[in-house]
Parts: sequence; structure tokens; C-alpha cells
Amino acid sequence: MTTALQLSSVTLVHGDGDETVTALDDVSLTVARGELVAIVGPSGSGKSSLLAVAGALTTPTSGSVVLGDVDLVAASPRRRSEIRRERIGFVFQSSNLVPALTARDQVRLPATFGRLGEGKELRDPMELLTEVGMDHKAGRRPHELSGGERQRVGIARALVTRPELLLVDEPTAALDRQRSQDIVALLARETREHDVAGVMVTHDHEVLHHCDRVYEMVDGRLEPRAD
Ligand SMILES: Nc1ncnc2c1ncn2[C@@H]1O[C@H](COP(=O)(O)OP(=O)(O)OP(=O)(O)O)[C@@H](O)[C@H]1O
Repeated sequence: MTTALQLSSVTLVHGDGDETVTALDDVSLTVARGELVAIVGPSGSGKSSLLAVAGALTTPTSGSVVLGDVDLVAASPRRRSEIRRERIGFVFQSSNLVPALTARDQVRLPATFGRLGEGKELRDPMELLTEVGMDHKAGRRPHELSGGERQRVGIARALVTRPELLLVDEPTAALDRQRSQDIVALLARETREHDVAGVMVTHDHEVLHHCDRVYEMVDGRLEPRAD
């Protein structure tokens, strides 16, 4: 298995002086391509901070974050934003679709944010919509879709650049039980079949059986979850 993401002894401290919060405390995590790793833990334990560091949105106070062959801590801000655009897919709690665009155009959208790097081709938006079960609603706008359907479109959009890392934040927060199962099963299938390393933060313990490994965040520390 190829390692896609490697966090080593990552610490993230917010604030300064007397008012500091250690959001990540000596966190190490390795995620291989093709696997989906879940992170659970109470509110405020550092889960979003972990995604922000892994997604090159936040630079840790210490430690290293490596994506494939790139050291994200050492990379320039410009290089980090290139990496976010080309090599990382993000899926959020509320899908974050653009209200005016059809499902097909949402999936095409990443292509309009500038060219992808050498030799990188976008996946075909219609093929992706078919894969996530949304081809029959390709012409619909977000307000004409259910929460689960919007999430499917958001997942397709995150995958169109063929990312090596998919970061997923609470994908089932707005969904009922059955739709939650379907969405996480879809994420697990996509990461496996397209050789993407997936990291998913969730409060939803009923979807964990779809994941390859489960970790728990407690006060900024990451621990493998005992079953
Ligand atoms: N920009 C910031 N400035 C100061 N403190 C912050 C900042 N961002 C997060 N924190 C603090 O860091 C800790 C971890 O926050 P984080 O958002 O990572 O937790 P979380 O596990 O994702 O919580 P939730 O499940 O509620 O989303 C919390 O104590 C939070 O208050």
C-alpha cells in the first residue's frame, strides 16, 4: 500500500501568552491510498484541527505533515494552495454547493479554478455523477435535491480532480440513518476503487463499520479506538 498522508508528532497550539489551547497534542497518523480512516471524539477534542492541518489549511506549531512526496509544512503558501486544489478533495457537512449551479456544473467547477498540473486530467463529470447515483439529476440545482443527493454531488465534485487525499467533515450530520449508511458506504467504495486516502471526522458511530480503521481524539491526542 502506498502512503499518501503522514502526520508525525504534530502539535497545534492556538493563541498565545496565558490563553493557549492545545488543539493537537503530538498527533501521528499514516493513511495509505485506498483506505478510509474515521476519527471520532467529543466536541472540541481537535478533529477539525486535524483535518485543517492534513488539508494544508493550517500550519502546525510543530511536527511534520507529508502528502505523497511533499512536505506541507515547508511548502510555500502558493504551493500549499496548489496542492489543495489539485491533490486534496474536501467534503463538508453541508455539501457547500453553489446555489445557482446544476449538479453537472458543480462537479465541473474545480476545473474552472485554473489549470491542473502537468499530466493531470479531470475525471469526466457525467461519469462521476453516474458513479455516485446522480446522473438522472444532473440538470438539477441544489434546492431541487435532498440532503443526501447534495452530499453525493459534493462527493463527486471532491473527486473530479483525482485527488490522492479526501478529507471529509461530518458527512452525515444532516442525514437520516439509511442515507448516512449509503453516503459512508459510497465514500468507502470511492476511496477503495480510486486509490484515494480518506480521512473522515464523524460523530456517527453507526457508520464506522464501513471504515478500515477508527481513531478517537481526546483532548488533542489521537488514539486507536479499542472495539
Ligand atoms: N482559531 C482558533 N483559535 C483558538 N482556539 C481554537 C481555534 N480553533 C479551534 N480552537 C480550539 O481548539 C480546540 C479543538 O477545536 P476543534 O475545532 O479542532 O475541535 P473538534 O473536535 O473539531 O470540535 P467539534 O466536534 O465541536 O467540531 C477547541 O478547544 C477549540 O476551542
